Amino acid sequence: MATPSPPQRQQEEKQSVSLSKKKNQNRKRTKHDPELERLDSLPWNSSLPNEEEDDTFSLFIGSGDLDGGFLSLEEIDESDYGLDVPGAKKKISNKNSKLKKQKLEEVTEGSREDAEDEPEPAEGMAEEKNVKAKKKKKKSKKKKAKAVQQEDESATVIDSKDDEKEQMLYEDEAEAYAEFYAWNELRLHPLLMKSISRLGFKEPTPIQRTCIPAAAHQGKDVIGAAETGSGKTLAFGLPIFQRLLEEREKAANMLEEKGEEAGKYAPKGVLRALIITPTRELTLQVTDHLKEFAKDINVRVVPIVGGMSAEKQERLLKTRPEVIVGTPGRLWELMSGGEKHLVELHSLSFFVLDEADRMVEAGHFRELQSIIEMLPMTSGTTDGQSQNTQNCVTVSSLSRKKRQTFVFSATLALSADFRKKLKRGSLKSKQSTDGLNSIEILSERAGMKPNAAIVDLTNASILAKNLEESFIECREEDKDAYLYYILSIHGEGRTIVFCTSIAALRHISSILRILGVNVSTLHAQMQQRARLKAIDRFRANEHGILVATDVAARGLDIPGVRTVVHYQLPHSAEVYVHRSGRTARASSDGCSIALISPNDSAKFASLCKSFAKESIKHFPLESSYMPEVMKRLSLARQIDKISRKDSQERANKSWLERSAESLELVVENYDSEEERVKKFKQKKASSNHLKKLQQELNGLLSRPLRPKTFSHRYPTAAGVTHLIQHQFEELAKQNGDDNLVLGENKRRKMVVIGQDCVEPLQALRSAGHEVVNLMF
Ligand SMILES: Nc1ncnc2c1ncn2[C@@H]1O[C@H](COP(=O)(O)OP(=O)(O)OP(=O)(O)O)[C@@H](O)[C@H]1O
Repeated sequence: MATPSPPQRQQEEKQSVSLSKKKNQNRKRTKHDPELERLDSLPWNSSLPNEEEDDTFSLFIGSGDLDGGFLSLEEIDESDYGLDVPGAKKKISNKNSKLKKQKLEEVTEGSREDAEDEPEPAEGMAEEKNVKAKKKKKKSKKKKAKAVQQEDESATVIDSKDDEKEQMLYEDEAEAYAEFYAWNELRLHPLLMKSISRLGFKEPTPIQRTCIPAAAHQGKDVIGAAETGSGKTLAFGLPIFQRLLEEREKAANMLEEKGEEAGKYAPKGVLRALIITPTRELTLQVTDHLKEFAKDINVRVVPIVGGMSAEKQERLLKTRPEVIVGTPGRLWELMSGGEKHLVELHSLSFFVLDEADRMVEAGHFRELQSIIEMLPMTSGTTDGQSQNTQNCVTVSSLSRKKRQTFVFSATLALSADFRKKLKRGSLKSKQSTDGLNSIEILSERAGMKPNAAIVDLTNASILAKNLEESFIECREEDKDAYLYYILSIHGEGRTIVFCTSIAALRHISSILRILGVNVSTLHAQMQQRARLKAIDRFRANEHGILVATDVAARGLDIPGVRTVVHYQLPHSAEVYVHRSGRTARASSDGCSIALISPNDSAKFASLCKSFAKESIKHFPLESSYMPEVMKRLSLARQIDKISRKDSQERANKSWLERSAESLELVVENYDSEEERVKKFKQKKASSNHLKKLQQELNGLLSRPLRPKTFSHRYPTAAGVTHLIQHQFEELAKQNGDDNLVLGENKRRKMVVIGQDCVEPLQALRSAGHEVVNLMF
């Protein structure tokens, strides 16, 4: 082995000093280094290169930035997954030295070859020639050795720079990955960890922390309940991906080691996971969420929903996706029609019911039951089932035996003896379709095992903990006014307004549009395309307003929904939870406002009782705005009434009349001349009236909404409302800060007092103690 030249040694020493300095700095950052301690305690640790010999490795394991570790070293080999993680750098360095060594060997080899190629000299001349040749060889050897040395020296300089760069990279990466150490305990595949870090999910949510080990590592079935927006999709999604990845690895290993067929361990082109959700929107959302992970691991996730064109559906199914997310209606339609990919269920490893209670509630029990009956038994197969799976390509007994069932929802009530019932198998025979039992029945029929993990993280109130609830007491006919008040005074952030009936939805969306409030609507009678467009429009507008029925209550995950308004109360406490759960999702907060008329009070009281609520806040209102609100609303209602009457009349005209009118043909009219003149005059008067109302309303809408006592010059004592006072305080604080930073000469921004500045949650919080708590 070539001994390093003095400058090289100096360089190396310098390098080692600088690295060990850095190392020490890193050490100082953490008093306690559990990863290092753990490695120290391992029996193979002594065989590892020591810190002086291999700085790269020791820096990686010893870095305080990796406290708790990203993934423990004995569990993974990052290079297997093509991950650019710190440990991989060690190999790069080794590779460099290998290259150097190879080059050196080439040189020695080369001089040996040179010597061998030399022709045999003639006697006499031989000695002289030999001496010459030896000299020449010596010279060329020296030359080459010098070249190597130079190359080596420059390589050392480059190496040292590279090492420093690498060093910095390790630290950056270690820092970046260290942020995700909380996921370590879940022992997820590195490729999944890569997606998690890409999405910036710093730690698993409680439902993920509890369900993933049971589902992914113990192979258990899971019934999971946790508040809205708590990350349930990944609680069942990650175990699915984990298992598919593990199987793939096993297949690759078996193929390499024993030459065994890969399909036996990781079946290809067959359905592996079937996820059922109650609505089309939810299906598409779950699909998108899972795709974020699937794209890194080459797993196909496809949605199957009603309203999708047959061609598109066919195209999607032709790709033979491993994971299908769908609604029960369309899935059953295709399955009962014998769709090939959907009836080849022999390798199905996961059956998931998301928002399970809603599916049963929405009358999907029969379709679900039929789908479940098509699933092969988890152990053994009945005659009926073998018929359904007669087209099997690869029947993996491994997958069949191990099918896991996951049932998830935010509101899931199970009977106390559910597990016992599962053990006895007493649910199988029941035909009950009532909400509560049907979930238990479906779970068991789907093959839920008695040792299933039941994870219920809902607290007594079930509502998201970052949700602030409030209500406004008003007359039924004043609900529109208060809704308009909320949307115009507190128009910040996205708002969803929930109605129970489509008629109410149509009414308020029409009034709000006349009042110049831009709203999107969403209800079950809309075409699928229009529904998706409405969601997209809402998603695209930071301050968007969506007026929706309970079709949007479950699962819709739209970031930045700050407020949920219950214009009408829902029929059940569960739906109230799901509606309110459209805000305050993941770690963000939000507020809900229920509009309660005298007719609603009994229902509202029992709702609060069922969530064990002792008090609920009044939403703070500034009554000084109400006269202006009422004025605008009265005009809007009149305009709405006339417009509705007109459209009703138009709709009532027969098809013949309308067609004739459009062709300018005269249709026989049996009205007398007098009647016709009268009708014409009425129509004209109504149209003039409509124009006048519209003009008056436009005049009002052209100015900002103002409190009655608002003075253009300065607010009088009576006009200083909570809201305005709060805004003055904020303004004063802001000016103070600005003056500090920019001095007195800064130009001030014009602020409209009392307008659109405070979102409902802020108004609710700043009202603080002034709000009366109402006890039921
Ligand atoms: N570990 C995590 N850290 C941060 N955000 C997360 C995490 N897991 C999921 N999320 C995000 O939280 C949001 C809510 O997740 P998800 O839709 O799965 O909630 P959910 O419990 O199913 O809600 P719902 O009951 O309303 O359907 C999503 O935007 C998701 O991307």
